[in-house]
Amino acid sequence: MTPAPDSTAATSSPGLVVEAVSHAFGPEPVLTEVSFALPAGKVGCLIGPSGCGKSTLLAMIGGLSRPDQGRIVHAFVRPAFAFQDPCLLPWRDARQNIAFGLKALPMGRTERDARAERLLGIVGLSEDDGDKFPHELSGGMRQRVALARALAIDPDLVLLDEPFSALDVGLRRQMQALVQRLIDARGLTTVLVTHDLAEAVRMADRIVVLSPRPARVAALHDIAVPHAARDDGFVHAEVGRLLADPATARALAVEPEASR
Ligand SMILES: Nc1ncnc2c1ncn2[C@@H]1O[C@H](COP(=O)(O)OP(=O)(O)OP(=O)(O)O)[C@@H](O)[C@H]1O
Repeated sequence: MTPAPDSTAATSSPGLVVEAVSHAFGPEPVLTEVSFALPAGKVGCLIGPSGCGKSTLLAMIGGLSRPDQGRIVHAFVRPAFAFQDPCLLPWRDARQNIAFGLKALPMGRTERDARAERLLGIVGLSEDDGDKFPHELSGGMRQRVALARALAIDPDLVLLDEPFSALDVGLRRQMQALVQRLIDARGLTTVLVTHDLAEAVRMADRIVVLSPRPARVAALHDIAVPHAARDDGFVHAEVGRLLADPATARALAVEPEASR
């Protein structure tokens, strides 16, 4: 990751630029000249077939690894991750899990506890839930704790790797709406990895469609309609419109909508 010239001013940041990123694990190429940009404060979705390299690219955006070639430029300084597996510490209760990442910050115990308490409420958990250990929480509640833990560090970049895919449909919709509200309220630049085109249409400002491995950018789609106006009818119609694009349909291994 190459810091952009002004690495302190996330709010005036030009956003995220992925520039001709190529990567291989051993002899096997995973990413081939992947390029796209995402303006600050927007939600980008990476979508593509299983194993094409979405998580690899997300990890690079978060600074966890470096591409063999190309570069990733942004001025964000506090990236936060949330994954399909909430990865909670089983020996700590929900409140302590939320506060865990704050220990690395110069922040006293009282402030850490207050922030964790506030976040419990923000993600829709009760004070009693805060006392529970991960095995005492439902899958949806564990995902809420993971989300609160990600937000606790006051991130300027949120990286979500299929955080809803283990949840049933109703819960997934609830969590999508919650995440959308939280990132909208904070104007957080977000990159979401998903397999679900409807989820991408519901949440993204820009959809980056990746081809099968080694991933290239097969198509880019911008969705200008405000998130709050994306009802089921809109999502259904938009998914159809995107799948009518042969490059998108080919990458996602579905028949183009028009020829069905
Ligand atoms: N550290 C690693 N070492 C070797 N190969 C790896 C490593 N990480 C990922 N891979 C391989 O790179 C390819 C891309 O993996 P990645 O997890 O990025 O794909 P993905 O698109 O996120 O997949 P999925 O949608 O199934 O989660 C896969 O074939 C994977 O096995």
